[in-house]
Amino acid sequence: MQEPLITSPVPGQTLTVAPVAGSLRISGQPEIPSSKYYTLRYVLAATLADGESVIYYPAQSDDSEALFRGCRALGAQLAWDDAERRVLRIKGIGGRPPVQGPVTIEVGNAGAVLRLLLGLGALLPQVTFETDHPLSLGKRPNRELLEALASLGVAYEATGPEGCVPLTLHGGNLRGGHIRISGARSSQYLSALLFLCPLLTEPVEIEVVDMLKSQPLARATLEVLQEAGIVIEHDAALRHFKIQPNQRYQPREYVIPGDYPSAAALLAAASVATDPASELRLTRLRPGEEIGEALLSAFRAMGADLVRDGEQITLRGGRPLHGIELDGDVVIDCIPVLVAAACFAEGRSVFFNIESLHYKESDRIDDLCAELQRAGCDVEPRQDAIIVNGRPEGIEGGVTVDGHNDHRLLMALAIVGMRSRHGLTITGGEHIVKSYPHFFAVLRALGANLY
Ligand SMILES: O=C(O)C1=C[C@@H](OP(=O)(O)O)[C@@H](O)[C@H](O)C1
Ligand SMILES: C=C(OP(=O)(O)O)C(=O)O
Repeated sequence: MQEPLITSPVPGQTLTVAPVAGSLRISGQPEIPSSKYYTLRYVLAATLADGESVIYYPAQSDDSEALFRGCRALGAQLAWDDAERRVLRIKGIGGRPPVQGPVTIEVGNAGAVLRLLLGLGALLPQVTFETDHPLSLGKRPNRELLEALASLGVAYEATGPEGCVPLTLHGGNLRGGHIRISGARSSQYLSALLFLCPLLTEPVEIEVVDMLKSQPLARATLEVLQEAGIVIEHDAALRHFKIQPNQRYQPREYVIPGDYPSAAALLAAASVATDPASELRLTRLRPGEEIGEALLSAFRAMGADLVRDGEQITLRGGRPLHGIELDGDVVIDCIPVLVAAACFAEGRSVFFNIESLHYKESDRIDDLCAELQRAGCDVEPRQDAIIVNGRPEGIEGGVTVDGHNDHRLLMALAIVGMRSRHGLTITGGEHIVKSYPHFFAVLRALGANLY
């Protein structure tokens, strides 16, 4: 009768990661969550389709709930086939929301859900986006996307100069034309336009005016749009896009694969275990996903003993790790847990090209480094990088650290706490529900001393 360890979003929850007697063994074969990235994209494609789509194994998290609320607000009908919520049927809106009056969507703390729905919300006469996470999502910028939508004819009122939530769009009758969009802070702005523009009645050209961040996620958007029958012409560098009007999303059956950023947290935990009998086995991790392959390469470069056999990945812990230099943009959501692993590697690690981490649920450069330093790690924040001087002997701990409203900081801090001599108390644990509500319970079942 163990489970809980925080599966509800009640504010102010604290947990403790305590040292274990003897060596730390992290072993087991946990089920991992379904992909957040593909749940979002397939559920949106199904929402826009003409007819019924079936989604197998959608992610179950706070972000998914925000997504489902948004799709219902657009007019889609969502129904579960089973009590375990493994099969979701979606009756789509055929590209045209059957909505006349104003609607409000509560987007929780889900940035990608907000941005992609901002694009599609432009099809509605009036939509307001609200968040019950004013200190996290409420501080994240949407300005570039709102300006791009304005060039299609959308009017908006937003909070502050950066276009924060709460915000309201007045859309409906959109024109086409040439859109310029920045990709420097987020790829989600571009993804939002790519979902929206095929539904317009005039052709659109999109120009990305600077260096697009998180390119694998823009490519995931293009891949899903293609599966849904949408045609988008673009160059290999993802700077120019041509989109023909009046396209139709096709209904489909979609199977959601496992989630690499969640897997990254478990792999990082097993890689810093000190007992050589540690063995973590994860399944449902599709080969060929750009982010997944880059993540495995990063662990291998650190010296982790990691083997892939089809969709199964086995990592044997209790091996020494060494520092790496990594262009972190490709695995942007995995950086906090890779930094946590690097804290126990021999030598120096440099995670560079990660400036966009300033604009996530927390400031994942400054906030993460501040908490890791408090815990006794040797980390240095830079504007676009994190530098880690590893301490294979372990760290001191014995303090309270805060998760800064950020699920990925919580995962990183829990991993670091496992290798501290005096444990760590972590506040704000409820934010884990954003992507991986069972993370702490799984980590405990694998061998960590959490309570
Ligand atoms: O498109 C997506 O699904 C996402 C894009 C990324 O954001 P940025 O493009 O802002 O880096 C990523 O961090 C986020 O978790 C999900
Ligand atoms: C940055 C993240 O999410 P989002 O941008 O969707 O809020 C994340 O899941 O790490």
